[in-house]
Amino acid sequence: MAVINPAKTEVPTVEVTAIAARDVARARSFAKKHGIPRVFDTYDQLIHDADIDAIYIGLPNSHHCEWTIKALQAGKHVLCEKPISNNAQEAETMAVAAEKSGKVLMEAFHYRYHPLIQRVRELILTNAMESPLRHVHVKFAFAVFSSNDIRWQYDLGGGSMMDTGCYTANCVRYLIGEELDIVSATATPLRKDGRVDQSMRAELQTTSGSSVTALIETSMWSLIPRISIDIRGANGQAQITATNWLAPHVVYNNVTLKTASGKKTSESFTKARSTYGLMLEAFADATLNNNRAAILTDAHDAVLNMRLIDSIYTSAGMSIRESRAEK
Ligand SMILES: NC(=O)C1=CN([C@@H]2O[C@H](COP(=O)(O)OP(=O)(O)OC[C@H]3O[C@@H](n4cnc5c(N)ncnc54)[C@H](OP(=O)(O)O)[C@@H]3O)[C@@H](O)[C@H]2O)C=CC1
Ligand SMILES: O=C1OC[C@@H](O)[C@H](O)[C@H]1O
Repeated sequence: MAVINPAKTEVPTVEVTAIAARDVARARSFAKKHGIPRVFDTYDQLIHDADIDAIYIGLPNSHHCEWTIKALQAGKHVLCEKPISNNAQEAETMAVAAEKSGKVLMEAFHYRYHPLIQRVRELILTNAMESPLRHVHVKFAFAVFSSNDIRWQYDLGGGSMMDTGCYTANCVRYLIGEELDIVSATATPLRKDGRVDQSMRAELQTTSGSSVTALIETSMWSLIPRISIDIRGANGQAQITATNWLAPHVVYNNVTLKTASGKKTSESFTKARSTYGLMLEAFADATLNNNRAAILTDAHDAVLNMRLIDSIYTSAGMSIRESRAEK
């Protein structure tokens, strides 16, 4: 739905013309419900169809690498769901495939395309706190109740650092504008499968050794949803906060600023469009008009994000998600 809804209502240059699923009957009924004209029996048929320009990969994380590469090799642009792959090595292979194909590969970190996060970044870059940036704390926690959900399956690339945590990693990297090293990482593994993290907490520092630090907290077993950004300046009272940076078009979209001199302001983003519509518009601009600058979440950024995720798992004493070919 990350593509179907905005294509219908917000991005007229994009048309969802076909889908494929392992169970073709289910695909037919889905297509009927959403007004999608064509249904293919296999993913392979879909990516080789001559009338299709771009493929959206909404498969489990473990399948992103294989199908992204196949789609790129079939000459299609790809919008791939987050996290882009099971691990950094896969992401690197995907980035090389994108480069070779000359096609667009974009990771679906929709939040980055919204004016709320752009504003938070602008406040940092323009020193709106009137105090140097010192610490960025990003949270994304909610609850996944079904034990059958792909998010709980190691073999499908599950785990909280993968699902919700990939956003927090992406967000701190974006806001700080530098790559990060791990200071410490602590996971709560599932009792049923110790390879899968129910939650993760990671303290980070910049690779450049600057005085900026970060904390990310993520969970798939938090009965109270938490989505927040809390940024501190070197001066004790300098602060920027944002609630619901992930999907500000849905609910709660305030950004508050407290300067070092104590001045408080607040902005809300109630009139802004959906993160998904804005992301799809950028994808369309990059593919149809060859405006590659529209892409804020390219394959290179995806590799860096997966490297951070892998390092967090390793530092927490957990194994990284294996590539499917290794299984
Ligand atoms: N941007 C966003 O807001 C969101 C992004 N996501 C991302 O999208 C991806 C899919 O998540 P989600 O839609 O929740 O997952 P679902 O389990 O709902 O759907 C995954 C689909 O993948 C297909 N599939 C292929 N092989 C397998 C397999 N071995 N096991 C299970 N499913 C398989 C199935 O389609 P079929 O059987 O029809 O072929 C299934 O419908 C993930 O990467 C996730 O992180 C998820 C939700 C929101
Ligand atoms: O936006 C999201 O919120 C909930 C997650 O489980 C999902 O995968 C993600 O993309």
